[in-house]
Amino acid sequence: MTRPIVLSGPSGSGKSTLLKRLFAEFPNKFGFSVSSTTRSPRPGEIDGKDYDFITVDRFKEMIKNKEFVEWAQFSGNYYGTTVKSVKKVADAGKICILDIEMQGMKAVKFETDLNARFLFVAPPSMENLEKRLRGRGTETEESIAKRLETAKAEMEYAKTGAHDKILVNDDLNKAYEELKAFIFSE
Ligand SMILES: Nc1ncnc2c1ncn2[C@@H]1O[C@H](COP(=O)(O)OP(=O)(O)OP(=O)(O)O)[C@@H](O)[C@H]1O
Repeated sequence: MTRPIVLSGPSGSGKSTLLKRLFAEFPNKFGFSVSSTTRSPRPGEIDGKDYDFITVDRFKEMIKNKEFVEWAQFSGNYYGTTVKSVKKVADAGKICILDIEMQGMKAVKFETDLNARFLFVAPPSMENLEKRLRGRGTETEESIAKRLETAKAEMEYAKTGAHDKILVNDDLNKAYEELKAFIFSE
C-alpha cells in the first residue's frame, strides 16, 4: 500500500497553498481525503469538495459508528477524516494526503495502523504567521488570536521530533521544492 502522507502545521502556515500547487502539477498522482466539518462554509467553498459540511448531530452519530480515522474539536467546531474518504483515494490508485491539525496528526500516528509519513509545515516566525493570517482576510480578531495560541502549542510539539520532516515555509518556491523532495523520497 502507498503510505499516506500527513501534512500538519499552524493555521496560516501555508498548507493549502502548497497542496494546491502540488495537485496542479500532478493532477493524477495525489488525492485529498475530503474532511468532514460542522463549521460553516467560507465564501467559495464547495460541499463535498473542500469539506463535507455536516451537522453536529450527524457528526456525533459518525463518532459513535467509528467512521472516523481521526476527529477533533478545534476552534469551537468539529473536524474529522473518515476511513471511507481515505480509502476512496487509495481505491482510485492515488497517494492520500491528509491535511489535519495536531490532535488528528497524533491520532493517526498513535491510534491507527495507516503507517503514514508526517510532514510539519512551519511559518518562518510567529510574527510572520500573524501577518499571513491577517493578509488572508478570512478570520475575525478572535479567530486570529485563537489560531495563534494554538500555533504556539503546535510549534512546541513539532520540536519533540514526532514528524518525519519540518518544512519552514519562508520562500514559497523553495518550500514547494522541499515538499516534493520529501514526498517523492519513497
Ligand atoms: N511562502 C509564503 N509566503 C508568503 N505568503 C504565503 C506563503 N505561503 C502561504 N502564504 C499566504 O499565507 C496565507 C495562509 O496560507 P494558507 O491558507 O495556505 O494556510 P493553511 O496552513 O492552509 O491554513 P488553514 O490551516 O487555516 O487552512 C494565505 O493568504 C497564503 O496566500
